[in-house]
Amino acid sequence: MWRGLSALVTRPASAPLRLCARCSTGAESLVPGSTIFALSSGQGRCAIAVIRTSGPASGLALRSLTALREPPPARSACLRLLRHPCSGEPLDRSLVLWFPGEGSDPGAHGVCVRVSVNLHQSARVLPIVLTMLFAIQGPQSFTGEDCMELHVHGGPAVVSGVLQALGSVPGLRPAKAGEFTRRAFAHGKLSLTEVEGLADLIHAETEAQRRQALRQLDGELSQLCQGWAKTLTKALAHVEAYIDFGEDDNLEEGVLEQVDRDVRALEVALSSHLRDARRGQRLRSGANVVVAGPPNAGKSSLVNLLSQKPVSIVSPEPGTTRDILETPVDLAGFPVLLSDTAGLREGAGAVEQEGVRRARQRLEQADIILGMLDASDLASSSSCSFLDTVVAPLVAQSHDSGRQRLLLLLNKSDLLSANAPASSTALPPHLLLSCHTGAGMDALLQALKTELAAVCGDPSTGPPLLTRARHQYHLQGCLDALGRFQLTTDLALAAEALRQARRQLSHLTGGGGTEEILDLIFQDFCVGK
Ligand SMILES: Nc1nc2c(ncn2[C@@H]2O[C@H](COP(=O)(O)OP(=O)(O)OP(=O)(O)O)[C@@H](O)[C@H]2O)c(=O)[nH]1
Ligand SMILES: [Mg+2]
Repeated sequence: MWRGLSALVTRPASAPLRLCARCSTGAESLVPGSTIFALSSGQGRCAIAVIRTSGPASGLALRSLTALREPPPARSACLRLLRHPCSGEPLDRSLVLWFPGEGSDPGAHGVCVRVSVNLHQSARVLPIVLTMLFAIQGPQSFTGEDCMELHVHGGPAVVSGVLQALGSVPGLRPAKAGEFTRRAFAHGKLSLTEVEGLADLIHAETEAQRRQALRQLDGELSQLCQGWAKTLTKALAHVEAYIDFGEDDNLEEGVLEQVDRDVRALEVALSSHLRDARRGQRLRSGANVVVAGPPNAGKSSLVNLLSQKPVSIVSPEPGTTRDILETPVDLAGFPVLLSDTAGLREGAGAVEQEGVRRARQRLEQADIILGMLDASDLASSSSCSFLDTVVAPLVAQSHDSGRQRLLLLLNKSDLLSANAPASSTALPPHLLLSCHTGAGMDALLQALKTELAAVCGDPSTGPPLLTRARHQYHLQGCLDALGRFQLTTDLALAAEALRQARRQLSHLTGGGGTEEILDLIFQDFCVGK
């Protein structure tokens, strides 16, 4: 092994560059002979389209299309005329970028290293030499393999011509969905939670989702889990040492007490993250916001206004909305599933009663309820009934739990006469609103933003959120195993509990069942990512 490494670092500075698939190094060992290419930017006509390759034949592809004898300097763009490798037909003027992968010839990006290491020195010197080499190579490519990017003009004929040209280069094939990221994971460039963060970033539709995904991609959750896994490994090592060497055998005093303290601290940290778990999931899949109230209060008008599209029919006839109508919206930067519901009243026909039943059921699942009344009709029986049966219990609940789930809105403020009191002190705290004039909408959006930040968590601050049910499941599994550790007095069982706890965490840091999880995540990716 040392001999092989020595040969790698002693290549003469003048040795020719190895460009073709057959003589390229390193990455073939992972996926033999496989170099992938794909359009990485979106489909359709655009100014610039990005096409990229990953794999050992990337250099050959670059040489074939650009007629460059050597790849350009690593990670800097150069302008080249692309030609079809078979017909020589010009395809486009393109920016070409070259990202050498791990194990790629350092000379390929303009740096030559000549180091002689003999077998006696090798063990001591090689780690230093390799560190130097990686420092010289700088950041690697996204996948860890040789990669090329072509920034071409985004016309459909240019894009299909370049893709076809790449397909004609030996050793290249079109990428499958998510294959670039899968390779990055396989080369250890991304952890599992970072891959999830990347998938979330691609799918992020609101500002809050983007912030959260970026933090996960930056590895915050991964680092947190790795820190916890380290604590568990240390605790396990100490318990096993105690089992092997016993009390009398020179073991530091208080080893088990320290393990106990560490495990308790870990339990506290895990419990606090689990308490927040639903918030991260809401941030990823959207908070449930339900608009409810008596018939004709203006619920559908508000849903249409907030979603800025005609989701629901609006009419002066009470009982217009009969079923739940859902629409995903971006409210103050947070993802929301907004539901319009049937007006709550007794004694209507069978169809409307079914709508009322569904509305009540939806209220149970709501993260935030926008309770709406007609400000000019507060004395009506349906308004009073809504106040008694929905608003009052929710207000009482919020006093008990300290969490506000209801925003009470008095709509149609434009119908109130100028000298009528602006609000009623007999009512719980509320906002005055007019869907017709837009008065009060800014205050409503501000209040919603505050409530949504409480319900989804603020992705700009605080610890990283658990955005998937999978995260919650394994952290709970880890916590349960730590509970078993605390309960047992048998050291062998205690060690086993720590091992189980560590196994649960390994599902988040990588390891155990990773392939199945990756399959699920990569379903979310598109080709070229
Ligand atoms: N003056 C005034 N009228 C409004 C306002 N908001 C809604 N309306 C009117 O009130 C009527 C009922 O509005 P909708 O939005 O259909 O009310 P809803 O609560 O969805 O009614 P149901 O579906 O029947 O329960 C319509 O004629 C709207 O134009 C407002 O702010 N001011
Ligand atoms: Mg309606």
